[in-house]
Amino acid sequence: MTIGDDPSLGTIGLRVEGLVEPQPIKPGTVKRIIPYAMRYRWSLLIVMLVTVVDAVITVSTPLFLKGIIDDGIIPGKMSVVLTMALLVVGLALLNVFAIYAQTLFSGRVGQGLIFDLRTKVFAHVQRQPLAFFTRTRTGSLVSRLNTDVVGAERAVSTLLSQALSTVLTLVLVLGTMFYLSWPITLVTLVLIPIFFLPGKIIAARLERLARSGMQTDAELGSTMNERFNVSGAMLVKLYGRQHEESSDFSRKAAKVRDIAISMAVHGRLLFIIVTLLTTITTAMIYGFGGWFVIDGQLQLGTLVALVGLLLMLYTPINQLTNIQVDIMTALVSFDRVFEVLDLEPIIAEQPGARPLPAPEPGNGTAPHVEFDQVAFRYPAAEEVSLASLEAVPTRALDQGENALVLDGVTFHAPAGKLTALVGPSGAGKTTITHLVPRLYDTTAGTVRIGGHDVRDLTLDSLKDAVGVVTQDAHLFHDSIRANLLYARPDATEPEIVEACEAARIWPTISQLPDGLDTIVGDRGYRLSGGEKQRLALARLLLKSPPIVVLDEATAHLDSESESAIQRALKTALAGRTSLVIAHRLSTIHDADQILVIDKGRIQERGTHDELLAGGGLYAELYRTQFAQQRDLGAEPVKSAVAESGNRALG
Ligand SMILES: Nc1ncnc2c1ncn2[C@@H]1O[C@H](COP(=O)(O)OP(=O)(O)OP(=O)(O)O)[C@@H](O)[C@H]1O
Repeated sequence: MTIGDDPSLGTIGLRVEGLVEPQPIKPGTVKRIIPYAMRYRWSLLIVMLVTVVDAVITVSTPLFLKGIIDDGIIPGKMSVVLTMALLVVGLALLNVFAIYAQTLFSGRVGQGLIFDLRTKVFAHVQRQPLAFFTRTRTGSLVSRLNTDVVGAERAVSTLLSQALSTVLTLVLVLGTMFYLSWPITLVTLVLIPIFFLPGKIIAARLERLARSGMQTDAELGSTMNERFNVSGAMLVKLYGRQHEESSDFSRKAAKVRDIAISMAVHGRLLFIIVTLLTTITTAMIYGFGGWFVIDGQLQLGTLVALVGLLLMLYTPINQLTNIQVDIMTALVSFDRVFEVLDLEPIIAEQPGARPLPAPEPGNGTAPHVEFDQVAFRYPAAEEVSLASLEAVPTRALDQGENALVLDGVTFHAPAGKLTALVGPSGAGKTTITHLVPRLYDTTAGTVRIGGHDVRDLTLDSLKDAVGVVTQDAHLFHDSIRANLLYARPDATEPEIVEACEAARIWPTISQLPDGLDTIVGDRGYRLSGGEKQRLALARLLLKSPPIVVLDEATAHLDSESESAIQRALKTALAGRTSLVIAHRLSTIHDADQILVIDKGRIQERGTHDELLAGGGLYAELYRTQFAQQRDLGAEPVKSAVAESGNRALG
């Protein structure tokens, strides 16, 4: 992992020499930034203008003080003193407006840019195929939308005005000082390194501490994240590791505490040293300049102005040393954002794609699904992902990637009928179902819906036509209602209730104190496995797709859930072309066609009775896998089996 990949560390790693490799900026990055910045050209122009105004006002104030002393106080001219004092106040007020405008407009540019980049990256990432998400580490992706987008914004807004103000202030201050007294200015120039050298040393140490602090903070954060989500918490409990977890946490927390103390001390030290040095240099200038004043070579007001100007040198000098690193860091952030935007999704709508036509009258409402000599291998990393977004290069998995996961798969899933997929683990059943809604594209061969190659259909019509319920049906941490409406935002209350009734989940929901407004909890953990699947079925029924792809839950269910799910399934699948990865006896009995998959190929096909009579792989699987359900869960499956007719079991 590179430090820049960590969400909480961002690109700070760049500043720490020796720890993180400097990342080269791609040629053309600056050119690509221009169109983004140009959208805010007027705001940027105002920011630059007020930056100039601010710098000029800041530098001119000591000159007015000089005027007050030399032309007012010393010659005893009250009017000059008053006029100049009022002018200083006026300029200070003007400066308030300048700073206000600068903050407002640079905020608009900065936040506007963050908005533009963030929404663009989010939309782009959503277009990526499933393969992208199976490879990408979520934290790295989130970091692109958070840290890098914010870092990139700095290149345009803050740094632009900061660079301008730093250079301008330095030129103006040094120019004015030379104009007022070149010998004292020369002495000042000699003193400048004293100003920033100790600061640099402590700042470097502070930066190292900050980096290590962020890393420890990130570790602490991810520990909390992992332990506080339901699966993590369950693992801790089941293995009785609370004590070890707590001591590990307190060890990390202690490190965070020690670093924070050290940082506070160093920060204060820096402040003390700078104040001390400023006082010493000021005293030296006063001593040196005082001698000039007594000698009559310098006016008193000029000396006061020189000291005032000298104090203005510290900040820009300090900024100047950091500005190059800051700009490079910001450019790298832009690069990392562009890197994501440049990744073209491999599954996209073809030019000229057509919506799936409505089925011919008399042909039922559901189209048939066909696989024609389909071969498939999972895409390699470089086709779908960015190395920088993956956790560690997954070579081990990649080795097998060139191997075909499916080969020569040809079948016809008749319209409105149930096709069951059975086979050993890793046979390729899930992969087959993924090809129907185009979560992946075939490597060779064609998948057709209603006779149309899925690649020629619009993605929207394909998503409307195919409904998928996965084994671990995902629910968002929101209300049951919101999760259901995800399928069809305009569904009415009676429609929601109807779908829930059909999915046999309504009795459960109606008994909850908050009913449909019950929050399902993180990933739906507050619901049982069976309830979650039935809720997912209700969501599917609301969408009402003509084709259903279903991966049955394998979890052992009690008799009530089992029969509820069976009845729900019957409703969900009625009249629909269904492709079901069957883990239940009742489903395989009901299937109009069973495909037995092994090693990426269809080994056998037929009805339950035909396959059982054939005495092949299915008969073997049935004896070991499905018949086990009958023996182990005689009670649980009894009702469902009875419903589907106990023909083959008898
Ligand atoms: N995203 C992926 N990238 C690379 N290989 C994968 C990916 N998903 C699955 N595979 C591989 O493809 C093969 C088929 O997997 P698939 O999930 O289709 O099997 P399955 O028959 O559904 O198994 P199970 O019944 O255990 O769910 C397996 O060897 C698996 O390791």
